[in-house]
Amino acid sequence: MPETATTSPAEAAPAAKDRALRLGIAGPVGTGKSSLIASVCRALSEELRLGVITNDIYTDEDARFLRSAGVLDPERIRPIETGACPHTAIRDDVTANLMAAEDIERDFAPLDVVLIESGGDNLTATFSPALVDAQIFVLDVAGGGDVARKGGPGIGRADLLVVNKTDLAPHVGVDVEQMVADATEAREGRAVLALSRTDEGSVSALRQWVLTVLAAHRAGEHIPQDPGPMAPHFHADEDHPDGGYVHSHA
Ligand SMILES: Nc1nc2c(ncn2[C@@H]2O[C@H](COP(=O)(O)OP(=O)(O)OP(=O)(O)O)[C@@H](O)[C@H]2O)c(=O)[nH]1
Repeated sequence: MPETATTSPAEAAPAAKDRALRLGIAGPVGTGKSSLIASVCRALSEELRLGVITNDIYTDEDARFLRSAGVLDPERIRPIETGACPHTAIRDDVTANLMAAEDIERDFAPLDVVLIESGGDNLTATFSPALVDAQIFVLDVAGGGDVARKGGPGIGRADLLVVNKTDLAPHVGVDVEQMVADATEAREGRAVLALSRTDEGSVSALRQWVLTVLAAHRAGEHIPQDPGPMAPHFHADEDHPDGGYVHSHA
């Protein structure tokens, strides 16, 4: 009998470790996702080959901001208009983002990291592991010191939680150390980084985190995590002796 060559789609596609690390950046509106991407590009564009994909509902505003910031060749920054809640593009139907990631990786091959920014959404919009290898969830101090302990899948299970704009903390009456401690507890010890674009040490810690995840990705040691369904989260309740209670869905 003649031998037939059979190549499954899994065999045909490059192993994840042989393509760029796809890093998702999610978080509520205005917490500083685009600015964080700009900081990563400034810190790493000389040593790594980077690409960026932005998701906005009806505009290409985030891509225009990053292009005008001059942090990367404008061609390496590609916008997607999701036309619906960003949740659809980053979690429920990743087709547009996957195609954009494959396109940019092919056009600028080889790339080291593709940063994918979600449109700002509430606490539930977290990336699917079908799209990204790792994800950062961004909160900011101006959203209130108690947001971190409210939980949700991004806060609970993203690879890194960033508490951003710490330079504003004194002006909005937030205790950064307490917010980081609450976040660390909500995340059962997973990584939390207090960040401000004005604090070089914190940007350098972010840079180091990206390099560490990239090294693990290349070594085939990084396993994408699914933030999955709702993590245990806090409900405020005035009648409760603790002011509320932690709740999880089966
Ligand atoms: N003080 C301070 N402001 C910051 C910092 N990072 C970002 N901002 C400001 O916060 C605002 C929102 O930042 P963006 O980076 O546009 O936030 P975003 O999360 O991408 O916003 P959306 O895409 O609209 O959800 C802008 O006015 C930024 O200049 C920071 O570290 N400190």
